[in-house]
Amino acid sequence: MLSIRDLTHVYPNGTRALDGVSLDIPAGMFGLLGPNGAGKSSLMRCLATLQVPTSGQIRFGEIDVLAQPASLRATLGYLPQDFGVYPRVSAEDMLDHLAVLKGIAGRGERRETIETLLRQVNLWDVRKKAIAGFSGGMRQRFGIAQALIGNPRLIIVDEPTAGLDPEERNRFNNLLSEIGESVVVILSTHIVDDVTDLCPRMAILVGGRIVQTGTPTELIAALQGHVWQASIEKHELDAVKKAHDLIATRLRGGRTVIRVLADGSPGVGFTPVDAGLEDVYFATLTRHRQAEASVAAQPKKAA
Ligand SMILES: Nc1ncnc2c1ncn2[C@@H]1O[C@H](COP(=O)(O)OP(=O)(O)OP(=O)(O)O)[C@@H](O)[C@H]1O
Repeated sequence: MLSIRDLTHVYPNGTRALDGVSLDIPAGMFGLLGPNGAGKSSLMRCLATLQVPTSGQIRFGEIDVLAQPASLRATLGYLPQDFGVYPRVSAEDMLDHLAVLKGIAGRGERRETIETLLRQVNLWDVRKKAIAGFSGGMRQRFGIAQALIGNPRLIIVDEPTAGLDPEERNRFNNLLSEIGESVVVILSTHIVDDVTDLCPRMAILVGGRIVQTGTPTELIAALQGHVWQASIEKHELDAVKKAHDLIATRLRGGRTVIRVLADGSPGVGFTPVDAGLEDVYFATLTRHRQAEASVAAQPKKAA
């Protein structure tokens, strides 16, 4: 179990990227959803001990992560949002180098580990090729192979499928789903479908705060009966926005299809629809923005 308590991170320029984040993350896949700038990477970097938070606590089982970062690193697999540099060395040599850094000293053990990993991520046939020449999907599969070296018990993957085509995304997600159930895997993403497909538990992070947490099934069930859909003309959109809690707009065949939140029928032309995780996500973002706007609109008390 990974336990995060009241984690706050303020960058030197004053940006409060994390603002009192508390979460309990059990073994299995955990989805952390949030829009750009929500603080996902900041949280992942704090958990991976690459950044010391301004305040708060992180525990992973017996390990006090902030006091014992080296103990956490020994059991951590991390796939960052962007590797940055892709070396001209082969996948096999690079994994060998990383396995040495992870403390696998025996040559035989390393060779065995690397072969298993390269076969697992389907890169065995291209093991002699330079990573610099790999496609985006191959790079991400290499990324997960390096994260799995040394059988980590905590695996953090930061927006791994952004920019992958649907086939590669599927392949990558299948790989993630094969990671053992006794391991904590945190998948940070802004792609709702990745969480729907993979994660029995999830949280939504917005503006550095956890605004929703639970199982996708529970969160969807709570919205059932409250999501309504209608097809409108584009010019009607402004009026609809003023009159209803709009959570999504999509163009379909030249018409604008909208989804709104309402306890009962919002009016003529609306039909009730099954809620999905995307509705949960957009409804959460909409409510958060409305709450922020109403706080901002309140008159400031005189000092
Ligand atoms: N090194 C830094 N110095 C100052 N501000 C930063 C730094 N890194 C991130 N931020 C800011 O902190 C906030 C959270 O950024 P972060 O990258 O953690 O979000 P994110 O959810 O991962 O977003 P994205 O999906 O765009 O990567 C943003 O406002 C960002 O501009």
